[in-house]
Amino acid sequence: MPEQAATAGRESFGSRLGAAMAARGPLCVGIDPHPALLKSWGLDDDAAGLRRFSLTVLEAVASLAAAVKPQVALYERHGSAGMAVLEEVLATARDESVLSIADAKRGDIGSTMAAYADAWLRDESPLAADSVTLSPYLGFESLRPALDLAAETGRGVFVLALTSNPEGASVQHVGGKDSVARRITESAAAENSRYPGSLGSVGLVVGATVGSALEDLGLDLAAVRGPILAPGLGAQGATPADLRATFGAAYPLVLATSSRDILSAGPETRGLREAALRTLDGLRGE
Ligand SMILES: O=C(O)c1cc(=O)[nH]c(=O)n1[C@@H]1O[C@H](COP(=O)(O)O)[C@@H](O)[C@H]1O
Repeated sequence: MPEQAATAGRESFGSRLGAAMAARGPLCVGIDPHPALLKSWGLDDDAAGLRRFSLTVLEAVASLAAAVKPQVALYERHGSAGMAVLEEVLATARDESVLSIADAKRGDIGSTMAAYADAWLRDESPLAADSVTLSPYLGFESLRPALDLAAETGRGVFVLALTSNPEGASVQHVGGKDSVARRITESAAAENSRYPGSLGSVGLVVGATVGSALEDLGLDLAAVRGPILAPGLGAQGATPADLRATFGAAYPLVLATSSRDILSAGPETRGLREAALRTLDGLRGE
């Protein structure tokens, strides 16, 4: 019996993602059409190249990944033509029954946040995704419009907690045992109490590259009861073994995400599939 979202009687994002991870394993494939990747695939750095690249990735991995994560900036840099491609990518992911995470890293004062929430999390929006990444550095509570709309529409959010880049620590570690990151993880845990059951719809982003930070800061990610999106595999240097060592008891909540490492195996769908399956094997410890 699927768990229901808090307010609309729909199956929640956490429940849908938990089922996808159980069926397919803990891999999210990032769709990051960088100019250098387009070039190496023999594509032009324009909207047509972007479209071909993105739809090829979907064709290759939609049946084996638990989720795909298009990186919004790489569509935005092509203006309205790029955003039209992103709309098509999100709709195709829906048609292919793979969950989508729009990597938009949005965060703003409440009234503006409501508009961002409408863009990414409302049913009728052309950019509606299953979930969106959010930046909480205007205060976790500023994300309220997105948290509430996600609950209403059976969608989810991933809130940045400990990012994979080295500069993140200069903000996120501040406060030591009462760190900024700890405030974020505790707020996410409180928010997930509206999703009784195994996996909440308020996820966190914690880099696969953060090393001993969880221990150093005394963070208990298992208590958050939400999915943990972990970027940093491959191109940023982390391995599946690093993920297991870093997350420990919280590893079953981890959805590892990899972009360039898998995408550089294109443009043939076969190469992309093999790269994704290799990554999945590593994540499963095989
Ligand atoms: O939210 C993210 O996905 C994210 C957070 C973070 O802390 N670090 C991080 O790398 N990301 C994203 O994850 C992707 C990583 O790409 P690769 O390094 O190519 O695997 C990029 O789209 C980043 O924007």
